[in-house]
Amino acid sequence: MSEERPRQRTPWPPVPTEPPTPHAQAPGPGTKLQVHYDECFGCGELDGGLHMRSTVGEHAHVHAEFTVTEAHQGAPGLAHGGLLACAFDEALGSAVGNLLQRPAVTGKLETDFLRPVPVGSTLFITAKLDGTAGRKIYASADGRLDSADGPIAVRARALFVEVAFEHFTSHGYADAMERFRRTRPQTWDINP
Ligand SMILES: CCCCCCCC(=O)SCCNC(=O)CCNC(=O)[C@H](O)C(C)(C)COP(=O)(O)OP(=O)(O)OC[C@H]1O[C@@H](n2cnc3c(N)ncnc32)[C@H](O)[C@@H]1OP(=O)(O)O
Repeated sequence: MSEERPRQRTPWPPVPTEPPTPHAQAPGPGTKLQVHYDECFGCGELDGGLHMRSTVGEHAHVHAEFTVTEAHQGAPGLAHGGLLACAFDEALGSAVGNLLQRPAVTGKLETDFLRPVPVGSTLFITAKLDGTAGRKIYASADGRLDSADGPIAVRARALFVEVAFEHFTSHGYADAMERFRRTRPQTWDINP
């Protein structure tokens, strides 16, 4: 179960990219990030949700924690892999949305599960932005077991695609999105 095992062999990002420059109004290091939507399975307060909390770190990293409960099992006593992927989607999306202040959705998410993650353990996830190419935003994350310097249990990398506000209002709850937009006006000034 070595974290040195080279599971991710393909180049990353897979295309030439620009450095990801944080938005001028991006929250700075030490900022505890707010729940972006109360009903979000990742960061909201839903029963059985992941209840994740994130903080901006140095060097445009976002640190998030996910504590695995009985509600998150796949095998007895072990976290479900799909929910671990969800935790990474949340942490990576939080990095993209908060640091770049660009509205984007997950287009692709890949995960490497390196160690079992037992019920009762906490994954310390560090997400970072790797590059942008037009509307495409590449990000990756490591999840360490039970402490910020614990062994890496899960790795993930993802492509987010910038979308227009209408993506959310056409396909989701338009009224809830209007309320969300008012909390982040700088995010919606940028049109893809
Ligand atoms: C309240 C606000 C909260 C916001 C955070 C929400 C986070 C989430 O939970 S997102 C939920 C899960 N994700 C989704 O539902 C997204 C569903 N998918 C879609 O809507 C579309 O497929 C979408 C928007 C990703 C891309 O569609 P579209 O806008 O037509 O762009 P499209 O031209 O297909 O793709 C754009 C670029 O990304 C690339 N791309 C898109 N998907 C992929 C993929 N899976 N793999 C590789 N490349 C991809 C395309 O090849 C294209 O590249 P290029 O510009 O070089 O040609």
